[in-house]
Amino acid sequence: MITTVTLNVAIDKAYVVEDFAKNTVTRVQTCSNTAGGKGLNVSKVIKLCGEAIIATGFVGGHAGAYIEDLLKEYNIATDFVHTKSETRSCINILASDGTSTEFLEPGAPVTLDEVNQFYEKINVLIEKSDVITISGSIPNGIDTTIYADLISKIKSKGKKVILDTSGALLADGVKACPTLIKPNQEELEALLGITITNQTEVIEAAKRLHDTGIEFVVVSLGGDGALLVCKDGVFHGKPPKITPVNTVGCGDSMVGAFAVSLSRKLSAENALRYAIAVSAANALTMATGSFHISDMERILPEVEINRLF
Ligand SMILES: Nc1ncnc2c1ncn2[C@@H]1O[C@H](COP(=O)(O)OP(=O)(O)OP(=O)(O)O)[C@@H](O)[C@H]1O
Ligand SMILES: O=P(O)(O)OC[C@@]1(O)O[C@H](CO)[C@@H](O)[C@@H]1O
Repeated sequence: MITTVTLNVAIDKAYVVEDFAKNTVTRVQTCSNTAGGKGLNVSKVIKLCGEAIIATGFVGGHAGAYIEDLLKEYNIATDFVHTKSETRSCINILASDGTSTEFLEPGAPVTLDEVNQFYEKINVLIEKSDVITISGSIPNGIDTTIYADLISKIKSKGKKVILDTSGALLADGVKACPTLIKPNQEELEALLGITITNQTEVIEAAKRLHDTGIEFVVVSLGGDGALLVCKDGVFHGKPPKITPVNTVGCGDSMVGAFAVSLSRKLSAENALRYAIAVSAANALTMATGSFHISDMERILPEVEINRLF
C-alpha cells in the first residue's frame, strides 16, 4: 500500500477566462473544483494507476468536508486529522492565450495537539505501507524540519519515501536522504544556490544530490521530459509533442507514477517511461492530478528513453 502525506490540502479552483487584468472585473466562463494540494493530486493519480492508497494530512471546516467528499468520488481511502481551522483554496486562472496564473492561499495554522494527532496516525500508516509520499507546502505553525523528521522515521522502518517540495522544506528534507526527490529545474537551482543553463549542468547538480545518498534524483523539465540519476545510470525521458490543456499537477502526476513504480519494483528505465507517460497524460485534462488511461497508454510507447551515462 502507498500512503500520501498532504499537510496543506486545498480546494483547487480552475477558472477559465478569456483574459484578465489587474483593477478590472472578470467574469469566469467555467470553474472546476478538485481536491488539491500536491499530495492529493498524487493520491488521485496513484488510485487511477490501480494501486491501493490512503491519504493523510490535515483537513478542516466546510472546505475540508468538501475535499473529503471530492475524494470519495475517486474511492480514495483517507485518514485525516480534522483541524479547527478551515482548509484553504488555490486558484489557477487559465486564459485563452494559453497562460496559467496561480494564486496559492497559505494554510491556516494547525495546533500542537493536531500535529501530535498526525504523528499518531502516520506511525500506524508507516507500518502498513511500502511507499510513502510527502508533498507540498505546510500550514503555518509547523517547523520546516517536519519532513526530515518523517523521512527518518519512515527509513528507520525500511520503507521507501518520496519527497516533493520546495524552499526550506526541501533543503531540510534532503538532509534525511529520501529514496526519491523530484525537483523541477527552478527548485533544483534554489536548493543548490546555482544557476543552470544547460543539460550538463542539470546532470551535474542531480549527481551532487545522488552522491549524498538519495537513491533516485529526478529533475522534471516540463515539455522536455525529465532526467533521472540513479545507481543504474543517467537517463533522459522525453514525451511526444502534445497540446497541453492544463499542466498544473504534472509534477504531482509524475510523483504518483514513481510511487507506483517503486511499489511495483519496476526498473529505472521503465519507471521513468511510465512517469513521463502518466504526467504528459495529466497535461491533457483540465482537472489537476487526473488522466485518462487511454491517453497514458497511447503516449507510453512514444516516450523516448535515452541512457546518457
Ligand atoms: N507540455 C508538456 N508536454 C508533455 N509533457 C509534459 C508537459 N508539461 C509537463 N509534462 C510532463 O510532466 C512532468 C512534470 O512537469 P513539470 O516539470 O512541469 O513539473 P512541475 O514543475 O513540478 O509541475 P507542477 O508544479 O505544475 O505540478 C514532465 O517531466 C513531463 O513528463
Ligand atoms: O502550496 P503547495 O502545496 O506547494 O502547492 C499547492 C498547489 O499549487 O500544488 C498543486 C500543483 O502542483 C495544486 O494542486 C495546488 O494548488
